[in-house]
Amino acid sequence: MPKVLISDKMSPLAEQVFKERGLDVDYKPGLDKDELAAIIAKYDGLAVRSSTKVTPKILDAAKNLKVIGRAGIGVDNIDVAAATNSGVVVMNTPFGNSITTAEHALAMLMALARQIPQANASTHEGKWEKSKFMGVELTGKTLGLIGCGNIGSIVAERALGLRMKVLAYDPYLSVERAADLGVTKVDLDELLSRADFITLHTPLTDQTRGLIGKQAFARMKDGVRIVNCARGGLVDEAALLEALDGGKVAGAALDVFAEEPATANPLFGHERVICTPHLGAATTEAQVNVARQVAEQMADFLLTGGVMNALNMPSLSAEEAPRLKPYMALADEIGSFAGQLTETGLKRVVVEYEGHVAGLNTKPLTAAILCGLLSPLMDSVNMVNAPVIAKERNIDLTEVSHDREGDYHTLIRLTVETEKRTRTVSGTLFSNQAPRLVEVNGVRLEAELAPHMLYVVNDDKPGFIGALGSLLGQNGVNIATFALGRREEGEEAVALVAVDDALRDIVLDQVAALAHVRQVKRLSF
Ligand SMILES: NC(=O)C1=CN([C@@H]2O[C@H](COP(=O)(O)OP(=O)(O)OC[C@H]3O[C@@H](n4cnc5c(N)ncnc54)[C@H](O)[C@@H]3O)[C@@H](O)[C@H]2O)C=CC1
Ligand SMILES: O=C(O)C(=O)COP(=O)(O)O
Repeated sequence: MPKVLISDKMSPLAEQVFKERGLDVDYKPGLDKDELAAIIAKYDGLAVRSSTKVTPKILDAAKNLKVIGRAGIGVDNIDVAAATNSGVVVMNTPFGNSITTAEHALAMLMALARQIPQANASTHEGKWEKSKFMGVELTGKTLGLIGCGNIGSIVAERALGLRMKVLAYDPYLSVERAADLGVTKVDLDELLSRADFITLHTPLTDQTRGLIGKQAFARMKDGVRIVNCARGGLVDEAALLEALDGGKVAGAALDVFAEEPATANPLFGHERVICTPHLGAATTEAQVNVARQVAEQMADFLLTGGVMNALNMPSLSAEEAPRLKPYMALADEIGSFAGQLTETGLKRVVVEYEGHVAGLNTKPLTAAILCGLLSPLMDSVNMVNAPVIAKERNIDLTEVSHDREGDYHTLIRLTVETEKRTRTVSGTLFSNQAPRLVEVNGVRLEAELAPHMLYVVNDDKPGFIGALGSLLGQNGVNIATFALGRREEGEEAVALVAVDDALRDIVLDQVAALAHVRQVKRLSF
C-alpha cells in the first residue's frame, strides 16, 4: 500500500481520509529539514501546509515520492520546478480556504480602520484612551485590490457590500469579469494613486516579489492603509517601515512576512502595524476543507492515477482514470516504439487522435506518449517531467484531434521527425481494451507488443520470411507472434516478431546479414 507522510499541522481529517482509503499514513508535524530528509525516502506521498520547505535536497532524498499535496493555496514553499524535474506531481486545494482568507483580510481592514488591536491593548491596561483611537469610515472609501483571483474576488464582493468603491489591478482579469464583480479594472499606477486602502491577493512569483516597494509607496495617497494577507515577499518591509515613519502610510495590517516563522521583524513593535501569525487560513471550516480535499486528491492519485488540481500535470478525474487506462497503455507503447527506433535528435512530434479517443481527455495521453518516446533516450522520465523535458529540448509538439473515424473507430497516430528522418506509428484498441499497433511508417500491419520483440525492415522479396523463420529456429528462438506488412509488392516491408526470450546480439547480427534486410532492432515493452 502507498505510504504518506503529513509533515505539517493538519486537521485529523486528513489522516482519517488516508486511512479510510487504505493508505499507510504517518503524522509527524514539526520535523526539521534534516529529519525530513532522513525519512522521506519511505514515502509515496507528502502532505504539507506552509511550514515544510520542499527543497531540491528533500526531493533528491525522496526516492519513492510521487505526489506532494498542499493543504492550502500558495506553493511558494515547494520547489515546483525541481519537483517536476524529479517527476513528482504537486497539487494544491485552490478553493478550500479562500473564503476564510478573504474574511481575514476584511477583518484586518476593519481592525486597521478602527485600530482595534491597539485600543484593545490600551483598554486592558486600564488607560481608557477614548480620544487617541480616532478611526476612519470604510463607506465611500476606495479599496485597491492587487490580484483579483479567487480570494481577491471574494474580498471585492464583501467590500462592495460595505459600500466601498473597488478598483482592481490584475493583468489577467478580463473586463467582463470585472464588470460582473462590479469592480473597476485599472492599471497599477492608477490603483496606487487613487486607493485609500490597498489589499494584496497575488501569488508570490518572480514578477510579484517586492511589487510594493519604495517607488510604489511614492505613488500612493498620503494616509493610505495597506493589508497583506497574501505573501510577505510582495511588500518590501524596509520600504514599508520608511513609508510609515514618513507619514505616507497611516497603517498596515500584515498576516504574512518575508521570513516565516517571523519571530523578529523590523515592523514588530510599530504602533501603527497590526500583525497576525499567518492566520489567513486558520478557521475550523477552512482547515477541514483543505485537509479532506488534499487527502482525497492524493489518495485518488496514488490509488487510481486520477489527477486533480495539479500544478505540473494535466487533470484526470478518478472517474476518467480507469476509462483512459487502456489508452494510456497504448500511448506509452506507441511512444516507446518510436523512441526505441530513434537514433538522432528529436525535432518535431505530432500526435493525432482520431475517432473515439478524440472525445476523451487527451492531455494525459500526450504526456504518456512523450514519456514513452523519451524513456529509451534518457533516464528518469515520467509523465510529469516528459512535457517539460520535451520543451527544454526544443522539441516542437503539435496535437491534432479528428472526431470523425478513419479505418478504425479509434486511433492514435504519432509522427516523429528526427534530424535524419520522419517516422510514423499508429495504434488502436481492440474491444476498447487491447492495444494493437496497426501502422509503422505507412506500412499496415497488426501487432501486439510484447516484452521481447524483433523489428526488421526489409525489401519485400520471395523467401525472406522463410529465411528469417529458419534463422530464428536454428538459434533456438521461439516465435510467439509474427506480424507482417508491406507498402507495395516488392517495396519496403516490416516484420514485428514477438519471441519468448531476450534476443542475443549474435542473433541480431545474423538477421542483419540476411539478404534484403535494411534495418534490425531489438525492442522491449
Ligand atoms: N494568509 C494566508 O493564510 C493565505 C494566503 N494565501 C495567498 O493568497 C494568494 C492569492 O490566492 P488566490 O486568490 O486563491 O489565488 P488566485 O490564483 O485565484 O488569484 C491570484 C490572482 O493574482 C493575479 N496576479 C498574478 N500575477 C499578478 C501581478 N503581477 N499583478 C497583479 N495580479 C497578479 C492572478 O491573475 C490571479 O487572478 C495565494 O497565492 C496565497 O499566496 C492564500 C490562502 C491563505
Ligand atoms: O493556503 C495558503 O496559501 C496559505 O498561506 C495558508 O497557509 P497555512 O496552511 O495556514 O500555513
